[in-house]
Amino acid sequence: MKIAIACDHGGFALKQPIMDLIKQQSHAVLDLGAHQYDAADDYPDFARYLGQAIQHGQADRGILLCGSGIGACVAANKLTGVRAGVCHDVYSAHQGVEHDDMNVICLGARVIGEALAVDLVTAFINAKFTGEDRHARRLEKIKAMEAAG
Ligand SMILES: O=C(CO)[C@H](O)[C@H](O)[C@H](O)COP(=O)(O)O
Repeated sequence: MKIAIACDHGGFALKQPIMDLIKQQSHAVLDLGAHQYDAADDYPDFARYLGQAIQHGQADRGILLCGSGIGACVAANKLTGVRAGVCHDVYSAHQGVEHDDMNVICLGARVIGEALAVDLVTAFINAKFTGEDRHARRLEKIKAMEAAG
């Protein structure tokens, strides 16, 4: 699987450990920055880079890191085809994929530590959308909402 990752300064501390984890699990990583800590950078920029990578097929899934996970998630969900969720518990990290076909997980590096982040990303990466009829029906309704603007 191709996995894109991006962060602002609030999420910077978690980026390298998560990239190391993804590589250990034999997935390809697309690093969309930030490439250095800069307290003046803005999470919507990184959410856009990552969302566009999903939209253009450069990545199958994405991991967004900011201070709380919230800002990056709000921004990423503005992009058609991006289904992002903040997950700070393991159940949501896999159920979000299994039921909602979540393709971007958002984590808050000011909220959780590295050990939990590793568990969350592992659950996210290994989960698969079940495709069950009721979930597919609900996703179609979301797509209709996107199309309506
Ligand atoms: O946590 C965030 C929003 O949900 C952002 O990603 C930023 O990390 C946060 O707002 C940055 O705050 P700062 O005071 O500018 O460092």
